Amino acid sequence: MTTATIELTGIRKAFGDLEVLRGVDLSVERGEVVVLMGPSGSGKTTLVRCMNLLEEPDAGHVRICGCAFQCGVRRDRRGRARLMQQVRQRTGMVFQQFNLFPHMTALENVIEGPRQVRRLPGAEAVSLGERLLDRVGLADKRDVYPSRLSGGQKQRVAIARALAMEPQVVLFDEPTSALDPELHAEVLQVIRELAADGMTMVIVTHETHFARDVADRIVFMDGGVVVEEAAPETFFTTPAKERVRSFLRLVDHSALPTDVPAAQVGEEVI
Ligand SMILES: Nc1ncnc2c1ncn2[C@@H]1O[C@H](COP(=O)(O)OP(=O)(O)OP(=O)(O)O)[C@@H](O)[C@H]1O
Repeated sequence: MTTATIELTGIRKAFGDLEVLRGVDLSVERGEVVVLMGPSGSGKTTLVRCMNLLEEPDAGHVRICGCAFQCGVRRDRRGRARLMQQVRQRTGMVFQQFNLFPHMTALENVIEGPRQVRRLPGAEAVSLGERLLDRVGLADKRDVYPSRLSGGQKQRVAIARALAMEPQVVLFDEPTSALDPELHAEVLQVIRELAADGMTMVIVTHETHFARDVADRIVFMDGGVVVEEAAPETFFTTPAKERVRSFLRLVDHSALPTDVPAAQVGEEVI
């Protein structure tokens, strides 16, 4: 019996003629932090969206937080809607572009889900929202509208909103890529704290230093498949594949030790 919180088997997804995911197998254990890296267009966002069925794979099997989904199979609309709702309730998602409701304050944004979906009574929802805003360091912004928040503050509200559904897993799609560099640290710190608390997370990011600190495992994708997976110490110091080395040279020169050799004769280069 597996203990994995997320288990993907043979995931395939195409948009028209473009095959974006070409048979991905990946499992994430409870409490594990997996960082997804890879070149632009390699399918990272699509894979994360397939995990919580925001995108339905064409083929394969998704198991997440106790819900199982055989893709590419016809099913009745009611059963499908029920399954989707269960998956959404058990997984939080944080996007690049915050996706906050502009007409709601920070607190209202955080408690919208618990009130609408979990039917939490008003006072309980408010107290949960206040606790979560405090957790992300924004207790003093509870009545502020998104237009008056910095990008980093908006993203921290978005994280509090994801946590408000008390998810078993949180998926992050490049949570800092829409932020000015000086605002990255405050968002990454909140994610570091969640990792320390044992939250199961999948994080798409190009932030190599952060990945090194926070990841239990780094999964590297290229061309719609997983090319390499390793603990950060191995991934950054002795990446096995030339494709990974090229990527690291590109995104962060300092991430790769200068003594890492180029591809050896006879080495598998895919
Ligand atoms: N809804 C869609 N319709 C058509 N093509 C799409 C759609 N979503 C993604 N794609 C295409 O699929 C490919 C993979 O996109 P995806 O966003 O998953 O890559 P990524 O690895 O996350 O890239 P990046 O690092 O640039 O965000 C890209 O070529 C993209 O244009």
